Amino acid sequence: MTTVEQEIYEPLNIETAIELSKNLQLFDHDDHLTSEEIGDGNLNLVFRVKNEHSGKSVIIKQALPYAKVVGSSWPLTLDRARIESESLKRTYQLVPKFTPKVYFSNTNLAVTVMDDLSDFTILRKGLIAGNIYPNLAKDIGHFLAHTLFFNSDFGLNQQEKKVQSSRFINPELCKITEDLVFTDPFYDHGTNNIDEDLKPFVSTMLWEDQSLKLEVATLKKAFLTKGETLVHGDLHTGSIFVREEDTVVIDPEFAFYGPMGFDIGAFIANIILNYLSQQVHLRNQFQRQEYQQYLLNIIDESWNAFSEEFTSLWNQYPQDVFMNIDGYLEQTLQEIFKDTIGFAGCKVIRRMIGLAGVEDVECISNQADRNKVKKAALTLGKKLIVERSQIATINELVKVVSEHA
Ligand SMILES: Nc1ncnc2c1ncn2[C@@H]1O[C@H](COP(=O)(O)OP(=O)(O)O)[C@@H](O)[C@H]1O
Ligand SMILES: CSC[C@H]1O[C@H](OP(=O)(O)O)[C@H](O)[C@@H]1O
Repeated sequence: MTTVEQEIYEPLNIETAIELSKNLQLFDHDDHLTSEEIGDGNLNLVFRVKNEHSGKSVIIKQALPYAKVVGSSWPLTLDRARIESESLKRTYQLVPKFTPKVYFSNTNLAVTVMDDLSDFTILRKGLIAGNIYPNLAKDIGHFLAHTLFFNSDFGLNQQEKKVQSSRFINPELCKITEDLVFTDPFYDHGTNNIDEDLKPFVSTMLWEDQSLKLEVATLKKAFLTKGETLVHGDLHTGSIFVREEDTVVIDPEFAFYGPMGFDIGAFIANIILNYLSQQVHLRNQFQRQEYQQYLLNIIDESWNAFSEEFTSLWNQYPQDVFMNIDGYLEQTLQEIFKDTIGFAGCKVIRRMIGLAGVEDVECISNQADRNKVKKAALTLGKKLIVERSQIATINELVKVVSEHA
């Protein structure tokens, strides 16, 4: 049995999740509570504990000592729960509107208790359904500008940044990304998940292209070495909750001090994948064009919101004497932009042929249709990686994406 007092790790079940929330005094002892496990991600358990009478509810997320999607043959550190709760708390300090509040966390139990966002929708599902979220691009741009700026040497005391970065050393989760995003898809590796019909295409397009591999090596080096800021580390559309007017970012267990462009690239990559999948989901040409234009606008507006807000924070809260030197901001944004495009390319490719695909594409039941989308995505992903230096503006990026549907 998992108790707060003993602090001995054991995976929760629906009964012990209730018990834990009562022990934490989140509910009264005589409240009648229900509990269900609602986790649909690759790694963790997620319980919703609810008082059906009052409607009050909380989410208890618990790390398992292995990757849930594979099973106990893939052991995985419980420390990811500490990283996740510390990242959520830091992010709540910076952008409370866009972050669930953490009520309790415990390293030994590997649990984080937080706001229940059940009245929100996971963005990936909302986009597959063709919904419109008018504030999404602006909100994500704001979220990224504030989190990336205030955790970096540009916006945080530079000695404090070194101290903070030591709390987010996350080797096992980084290794997953190093392998699944930056290595395995570019080789005929056992973790890949490729339809037999696609293999010849993938082999020619990726595995035999040495110049592509040189560019991926450069991007992997950036991921390994550029400890610029505290990144979320896995900002795909399954890590974003949305309502008509609201946006909340969850699941930062991959957080670490990494490159500025990594989160923006992840977000854009997942918008691109939904964009390409709409070729099949929306058969009506008029509706498809309209929705795809909305998705292109998200790419454009989120980058613009990010760069405008980042510029404003740069001018208001500089931590480095060089930040008023002409050209330094522009050079910094240009470097972030180039990394963003390259990371987006890698993220697009990994979701098409690597372990852990995306529902937007995997839910296409017709194999030929699905593979057509995957080929378009692989072609575009490769282009983003190898041509990232030539794509100078967000308008140019949007144009390149629009040419691949
Ligand atoms: N705060 C929350 N409120 C409501 N549902 C949540 C919350 N956090 C997670 N969930 C549900 O659990 C699922 C998995 O959560 P996630 O944090 O992505 O887990 P994993 O780390 O395993 O990917 C989400 O897709 C969502 O359905
Ligand atoms: C074996 S982990 C695969 C994959 O899962 C993670 O995503 P999530 O926890 O949101 O489901 C992450 O993207 C990893 O690369």
